[in-house]
Amino acid sequence: MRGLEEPGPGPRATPCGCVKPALETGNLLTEPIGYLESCFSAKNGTPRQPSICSCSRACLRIRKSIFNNPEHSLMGLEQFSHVWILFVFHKNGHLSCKAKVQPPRLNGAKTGVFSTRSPHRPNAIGLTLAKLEKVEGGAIYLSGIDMIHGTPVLDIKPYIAEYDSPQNVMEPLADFNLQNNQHTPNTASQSDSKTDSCDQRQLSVCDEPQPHHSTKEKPKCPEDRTSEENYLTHSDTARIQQAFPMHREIAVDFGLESRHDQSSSMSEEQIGPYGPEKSFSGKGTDKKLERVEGAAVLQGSRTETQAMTPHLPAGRADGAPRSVVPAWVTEAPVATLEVRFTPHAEMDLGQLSSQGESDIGQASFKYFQSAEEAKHAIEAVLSADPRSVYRRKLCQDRLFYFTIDIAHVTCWFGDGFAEVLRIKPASEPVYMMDPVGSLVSLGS
Ligand SMILES: C[S@@+](CC[C@H](N)C(=O)[O-])C[C@H]1O[C@@H](n2cnc3c(N)ncnc32)[C@H](O)[C@@H]1O
Repeated sequence: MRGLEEPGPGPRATPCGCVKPALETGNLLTEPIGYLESCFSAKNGTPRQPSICSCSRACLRIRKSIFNNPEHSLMGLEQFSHVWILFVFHKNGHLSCKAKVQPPRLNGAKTGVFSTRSPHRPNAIGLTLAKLEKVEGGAIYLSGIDMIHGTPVLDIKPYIAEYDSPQNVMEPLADFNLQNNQHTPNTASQSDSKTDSCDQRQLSVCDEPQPHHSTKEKPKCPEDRTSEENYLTHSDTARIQQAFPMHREIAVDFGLESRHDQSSSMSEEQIGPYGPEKSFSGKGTDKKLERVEGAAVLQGSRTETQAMTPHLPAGRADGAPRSVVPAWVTEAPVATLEVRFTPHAEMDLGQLSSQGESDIGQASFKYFQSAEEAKHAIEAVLSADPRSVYRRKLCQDRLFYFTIDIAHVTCWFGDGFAEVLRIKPASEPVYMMDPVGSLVSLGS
């Protein structure tokens, strides 16, 4: 009999002659399902998380080499509002072997790679939650993305809040004590409410729906609702039983989530040291993130992250969090910036969009619907301070360039602000083109 430590069936040769390791070894030979066409042409200026720039856009066409009829693979997907995109950080240059990284958002502080969303990780796999704008034939159109043009995409999965967000699981059922029909309050202290145990428990509730329990005494739902609304009744539990195949319905029934309210759970899920400027306290991306005294310990390149009081989500009567994000993420020392445009840059932007309208050979925006939208995207990118730590600390006076759609943006950073100086047509606009044509240069 084969021992567990043996790697299983040996490598097999594919028809093309290359060696294909068996799945059992975990050495998966990936084949991109498509290559992303994105409004961001290079890493510079690409948002560090999808929620930073909600109007950033991309298109993904499923390759015919994956499925003869790519549109078949997308059947049903149009019914979802958001999708997970798994992709390769193909422009990393090499695989990273650093156990600790210095995310820009921590301004030089180090932390373990697996506690971050750093692109520099052992397997160079990225995970982005994007808004699904539309499905058209064998292509999907996305917004709210943080991936560059040409990114090899490995997989698409629907975002299902009831599976994917601890904020949306039916915790009241799990907390209900079978023996005496008493609701057991979640008395988790901060130390025993670590993400693992907390989230694991909650997710298993969702994955494996539990039989409902009769409720002589009405348990309280730990949501931010009136006490009356929080009660589970017999009819509620009956509804839950019926609704379990459709977890969304459960959440909606209990006011946990609605289709148009996914941004909040999304942002909390996506937060990492590279994450958005949102926190459980409700600070949005557009608002200034205040510098927090406690986070100052993170300043300095030698510094490492320290255990700080986790930022607990508000809205639960018993104060117990459904997911925990450390304060060094939510209260990172890098502030959001005010974004200004010089009159010259405003004029450039106007010209860039009007050139397209008058059709004098200059391409107009490919991804943005208007100059206003392009401006909004530029503002979103810059307000999150896209500079590297090195540039932020040592090259403060240097100009910063990035390309978004057909706009090549030049700006500089001052104390607490970014100023756009010039917007010119990009020399190589990011076209949304046939993927076969666009792939040649990617070396696929
Ligand atoms: C911090 S990562 C986060 C990506 C994803 N949301 C995640 O959590 O895995 C986003 C950054 O990766 C970089 N990036 C995006 N696409 C890339 C690619 N194809 N290759 C290398 N780096 C990429 C950009 O600089 C972008 O700001």
